[in-house]
Amino acid sequence: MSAKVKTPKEVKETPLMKQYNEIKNKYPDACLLFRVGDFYETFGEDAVRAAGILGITLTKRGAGSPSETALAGFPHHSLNVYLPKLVKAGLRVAICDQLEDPKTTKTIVKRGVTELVTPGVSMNDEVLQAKTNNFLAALHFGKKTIGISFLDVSTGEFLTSQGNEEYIDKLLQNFQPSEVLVQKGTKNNFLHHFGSDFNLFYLEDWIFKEDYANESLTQHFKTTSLKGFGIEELTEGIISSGAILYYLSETQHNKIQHISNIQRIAENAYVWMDRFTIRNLELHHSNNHNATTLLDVIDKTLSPMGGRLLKRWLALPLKEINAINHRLEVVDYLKTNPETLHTFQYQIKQISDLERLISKLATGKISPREINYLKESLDAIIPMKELALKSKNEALRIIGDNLHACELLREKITATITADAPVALNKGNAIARGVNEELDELRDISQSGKSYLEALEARESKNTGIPSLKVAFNNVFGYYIEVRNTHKDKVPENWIRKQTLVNAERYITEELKEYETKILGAEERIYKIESELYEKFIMWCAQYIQPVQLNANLVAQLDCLQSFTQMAIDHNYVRPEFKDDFILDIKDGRHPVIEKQLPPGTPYISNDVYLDNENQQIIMITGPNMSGKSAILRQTALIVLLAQMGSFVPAKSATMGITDKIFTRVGASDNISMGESTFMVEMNETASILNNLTDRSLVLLDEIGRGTSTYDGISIAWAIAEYLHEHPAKAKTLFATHYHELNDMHEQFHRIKNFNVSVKELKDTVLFLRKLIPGGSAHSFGIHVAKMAGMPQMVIQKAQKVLKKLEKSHKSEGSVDLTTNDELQLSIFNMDDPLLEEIKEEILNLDINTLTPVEALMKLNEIKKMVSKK
Ligand SMILES: Nc1ncnc2c1ncn2[C@@H]1O[C@H](COP(=O)(O)OP(=O)(O)OP(=O)(O)O)[C@@H](O)[C@H]1O
Repeated sequence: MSAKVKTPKEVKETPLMKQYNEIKNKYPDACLLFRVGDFYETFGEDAVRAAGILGITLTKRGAGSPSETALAGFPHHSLNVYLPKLVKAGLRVAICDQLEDPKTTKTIVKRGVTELVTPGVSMNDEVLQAKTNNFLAALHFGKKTIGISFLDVSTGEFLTSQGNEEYIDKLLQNFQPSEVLVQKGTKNNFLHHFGSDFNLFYLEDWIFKEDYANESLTQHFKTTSLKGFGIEELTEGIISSGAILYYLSETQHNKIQHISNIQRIAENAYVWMDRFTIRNLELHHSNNHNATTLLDVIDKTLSPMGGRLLKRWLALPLKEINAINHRLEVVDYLKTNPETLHTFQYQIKQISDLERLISKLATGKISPREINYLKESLDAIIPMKELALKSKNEALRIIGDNLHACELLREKITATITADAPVALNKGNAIARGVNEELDELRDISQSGKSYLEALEARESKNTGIPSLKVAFNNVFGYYIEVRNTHKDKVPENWIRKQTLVNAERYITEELKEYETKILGAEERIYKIESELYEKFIMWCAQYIQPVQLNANLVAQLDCLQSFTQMAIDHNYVRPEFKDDFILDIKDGRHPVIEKQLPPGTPYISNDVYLDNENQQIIMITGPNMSGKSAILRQTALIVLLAQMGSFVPAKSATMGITDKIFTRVGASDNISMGESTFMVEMNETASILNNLTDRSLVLLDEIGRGTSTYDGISIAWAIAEYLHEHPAKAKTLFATHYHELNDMHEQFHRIKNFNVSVKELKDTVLFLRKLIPGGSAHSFGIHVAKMAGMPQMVIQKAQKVLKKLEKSHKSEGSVDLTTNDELQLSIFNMDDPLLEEIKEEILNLDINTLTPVEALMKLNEIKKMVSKK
């Protein structure tokens, strides 16, 4: 063949690809969906990725030519199906639309990116989960503190705070942002402190400047300062908030008037829980995906905003008695007034996601049908408002008073939008009759069209004597009359032939042409008028953004409170009583999650727990594995948490002073292969508790020290318990351990009390009674448990023999009494060994004045290692 092969230089970019490349260059890190006609196309690497994720066909454009490129696309109306898949796969997606009507331009259609959807910035229902906020976070490392902001663009919530690394870590755990914006220069800093589990996006350093942030925020909120929001002192928080606004404009989110407020996360108003505690207690998240969390059990909310608020309440339990009592009083009231409860529940079920609907309205993305949902939801609020106002409960009456009836908005929606409005505006029939005269007339014309055509068909059929004559429409030449070949000769002369088929001919007439212009013109005009009216109406509605947001929040609160009430009714929870003291007194407490998971017929054994700062500050709980020690520890924390959320609790009674911090630590699992590093981690985690104790803290230590050898473990556990006892805060502590040696502590430290989870020892086995009773345990039960777990008989027998032998030899050596330190010291220093010198050296080099208790423990551990190595 003589065809000349083009060299790359000669390959001419088509105008379309030129436009594509220009836009793509502006969004190099996003997958660009490029609208061409009725399709969204992706090219090159984007196409390869998109085809893989979406399972759509990957083809080639210009196959065989030097400009060959991969291509994959999907119909534009499937955007809602495909977009979430791309975003959930972690891609940033730039949606590039046609910015002008292709019919009206002769050259190439203007195109531009209309939205950049990222995991943290999305309004799309398919990307979002109903009961979960979708937060974008931004973080700024200041000189002393770290600033953080969270924004859920789908609900308009904007929050900020600042604090040390531990605090920021806790917030990141609680808010679980889908995307975190970090200053480029502090990338390593972030990874070092907060790990690599987050979806990070790096922004240029210049964006994180105070002046820039202040200006963007005041401009956005149309205020002169940030004083009104109570955040003007939070320099780092403000800087991170500025970065969030910057990112919104970068991602083409410019209609954001629903972000009407920025709130400070008031760190002092809520119970402090660090990340280990949040994780250990499995509040709303579990490492084991199948595990049931506390949230799964207590969530009886009926609306998406209620579900989201419950999560927030769970993450941020209150510390102020009055605020807690307000919630408890409402629950109490609803529990004793079932009719009110049922009405609330019924009404809440009628309410759609008000918060997200109003955000969609603000961003201009609300559909006519959704406007109707908005109205129906607002209608459903009216009976709730009336009922709340009538109630005998003050907190409820305040809610009732604050609920906004939005009367004019509801009226206007009914008058403006048709009752059966379509999902898409271009489907027509969105604007009600009576709004616009011209629109109504045009609709009459267009609607009379069908009968007009039928009449024309009948008339022409009669005039010409052609019985099978048919009027129809196609896209090529509009309306036509079709005549079968058998009647061809009866066609009047003035008809114009347009198309010949095998069996028929198609004609147009003057009358049909005129009619067509009128009809098609009417439809186009109807669409134009409807769009204009709709846009104007949405703009008018925007004045209701704040009242609707307020309603959404109040409905969410009522929803959480009805959820607490339902929980209390279904599972026999009681109202906790708060006192201004330091006592925690739970009678017949239960574990809210475990009690629901036991097989039918197995009762959950309830337990009393009493702690105070005077006589019973630390409870040392011993008992074999699987006896229920952890359950007692956790249920105590969960009862306190539920109570301070304002919920009733699983117990016969619960009286308590406010708890301000909850710490839990669980010893590394028995997996010895995890070795020393696990032990170090455990010690570091424990150290952070010891440095933050208050007299209102609740500390739960579960098998601390078990990641190391027995004697190390006992020493560490002992020293920590001693420290907690001697610390002036006198923090209330539950200490679960299988080291029965720790039972000796109570003799020396009078606020430590021994308890054990009772078991009944039968001939070769133990029966778990699961009752917490006063007194220590005499020995460990590991072997019994192994037996229960199905260990082969031979192994058990051997173990029993070894144990007996060990116990004997231990006795003959004289057991080490841990209450008298002299003997322990003697056993080290009596050794006639060069090791002695080495140890002496170590000790002499210690600077006791700068040593923290935990460092001392570590040192002790090191010395022990030296001895045991020997
Ligand atoms: N009070 C109770 N009533 C009924 N069942 C219980 C109770 N407490 C615990 N259980 C059951 O026993 C199992 C073991 O309890 P838990 O984990 O608290 O034991 P443990 O003593 O902490 O054991 P380990 O030392 O192995 O961690 C629980 O998963 C639960 O099924």
